[in-house]
Amino acid sequence: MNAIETRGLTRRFGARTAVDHLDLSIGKGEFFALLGGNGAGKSTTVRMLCGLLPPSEGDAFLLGESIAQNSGKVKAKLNSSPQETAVAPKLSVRENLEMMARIYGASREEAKEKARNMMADFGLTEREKDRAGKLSGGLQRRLSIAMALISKPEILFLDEPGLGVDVRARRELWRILENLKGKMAILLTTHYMDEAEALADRVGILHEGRLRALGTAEELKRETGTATLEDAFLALTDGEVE
Ligand SMILES: Nc1ncnc2c1ncn2[C@@H]1O[C@H](COP(=O)(O)OP(=O)(O)OP(=O)(O)O)[C@@H](O)[C@H]1O
Repeated sequence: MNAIETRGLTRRFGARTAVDHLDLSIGKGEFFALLGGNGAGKSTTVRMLCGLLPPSEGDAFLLGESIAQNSGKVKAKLNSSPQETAVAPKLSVRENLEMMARIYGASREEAKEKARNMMADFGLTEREKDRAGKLSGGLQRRLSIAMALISKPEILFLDEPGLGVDVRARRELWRILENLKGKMAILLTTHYMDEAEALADRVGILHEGRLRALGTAEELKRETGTATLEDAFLALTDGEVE
């Protein structure tokens, strides 16, 4: 069984089709990057998969469960680090993590333990008492990912993790994400080609709501006769490279 399987997944907003009959399979333990320019339909896809937005047509199966039929059943098995910051700014780093653990059913003691472990894994221990809102963008993102992982999801959605994060913090984030490889299915959306190339097992290129290409970064470069994923992306979404 795949972790994620979409079948003709479609979402319209009035006359605009944001996601257009998307067919995609993502394996358990696969790190998949969905690439696309502004308005390509990446966030709409993730929002449907997370159960935040109903599809207009088609369906998707998460660990075999249909999102159209019953998005509730599988929700405990997925988590996300969304584009908009997901941390509670006035709570401390530790409180944010404990809160998330409690939401997912941990006892007070278990929540403390889980928060402690996460802070150690994510290099946040020194900042445990700081309000989350005071952290740098990179550290807030790291906290948001730690919060998503505290429920031990089988599917993790990462919407633009590199956005607004400086180069050094982004590399640090990559190191953390690399450590997650193989442990769960990860669907990453990004504008950054280097991020996709460094982390993803496979890449899907979305353009105007449609899947234009699918494969490893190497395959896409070979297919387009280009040297970089960025050039491959331009060729696949524009037709031509300058
Ligand atoms: N709630 C909404 N109401 C109307 N149109 C929407 C809504 N959400 C998204 N859209 C439209 O759907 C299309 C796809 O948007 P989406 O946010 O999924 O793209 P994206 O690939 O995530 O873009 P970005 O990289 O800029 O975040 C866009 O044309 C957008 O304007």
